[in-house]
Amino acid sequence: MGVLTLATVNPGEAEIFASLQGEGPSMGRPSTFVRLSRCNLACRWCDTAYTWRFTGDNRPHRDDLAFERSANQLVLDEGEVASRIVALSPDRLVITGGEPLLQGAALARMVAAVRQARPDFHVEIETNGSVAPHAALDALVDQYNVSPKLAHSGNPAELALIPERLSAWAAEPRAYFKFVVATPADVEEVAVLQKAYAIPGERLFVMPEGTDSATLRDRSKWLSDAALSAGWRFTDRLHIHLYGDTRGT
Ligand SMILES: C[S@@+](CC[C@H](N)C(=O)[O-])C[C@H]1O[C@@H](n2cnc3c(N)ncnc32)[C@H](O)[C@@H]1O
Ligand SMILES: Nc1nc2[nH]cc(C(=O)O)c2c(=O)[nH]1
Ligand code: SF4
Ligand SMILES: [Mg+2]
Repeated sequence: MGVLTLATVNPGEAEIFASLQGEGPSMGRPSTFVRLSRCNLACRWCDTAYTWRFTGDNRPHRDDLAFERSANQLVLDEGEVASRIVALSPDRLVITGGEPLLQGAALARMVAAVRQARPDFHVEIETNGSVAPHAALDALVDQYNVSPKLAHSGNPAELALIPERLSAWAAEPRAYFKFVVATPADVEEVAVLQKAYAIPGERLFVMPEGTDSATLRDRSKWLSDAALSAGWRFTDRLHIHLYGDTRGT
């Protein structure tokens, strides 16, 4: 066994919690969440920038000293993470971050330990879609919620939209796309990507950008219409309405 690097709710307290899945195809399902630390991208509007912005600037920080000193992350044994997950009651696991696929091999061992204790566990991964899943992890995953980042995220397309990865996710029946949309111009970008990669409408969600109910409601008005006319699915962000933009919910 090795270690995983997790985000924290409070200093010293790993971000492992039970909540309703707030987004995407499993919205409303009771789930246990584990939030890992670090990301390879740097979205302008990231709602969990504390998982990767360790020195106050807006670039993913690869400075190991800054990372180790951050009160926002905690290194835990994989078996310990698995024990804390199985101690909570939901029979579904959502692995998020940060970008969880950066810790693929360790995650595979952690998920295997969860399955050993609770063979019925459903496992979904929230990913930005730019990192290939580790093969041992991929064998244990039921669902990927893939959120490729559009131009408004501020990430260079060559880092965020990797053609080989997008083709692979489009061909993967376990993968649901979940595009974050802030303006009608973003809708056009989604349409271009759908066409380029032949993403089935059944596996394509659009979700409003926002970390408060008023913003989500405003954007939902035109975004739900756009989804209806394009044949896409729409997802709200249930957790924001229920709990606000709060860590560990
Ligand atoms: C924090 S990310 C972690 C997983 C992975 N890094 C990713 O981006 O998919 C979890 C989800 O929240 C979404 N998200 C982050 N900030 C958001 C915001 N301000 N408004 C709407 N969705 C947001 C991401 O697009 C992703 O679908
Ligand atoms: N309740 C709840 N649902 C979520 N779905 C995806 C989340 C994430 O941050 O990846 C998330 C989250 O942070 N909370
Ligand atoms: S890819 Fe995900 S975790 Fe990384 S900056 Fe973007 S929204 Fe945040
Ligand atoms: Mg979230």
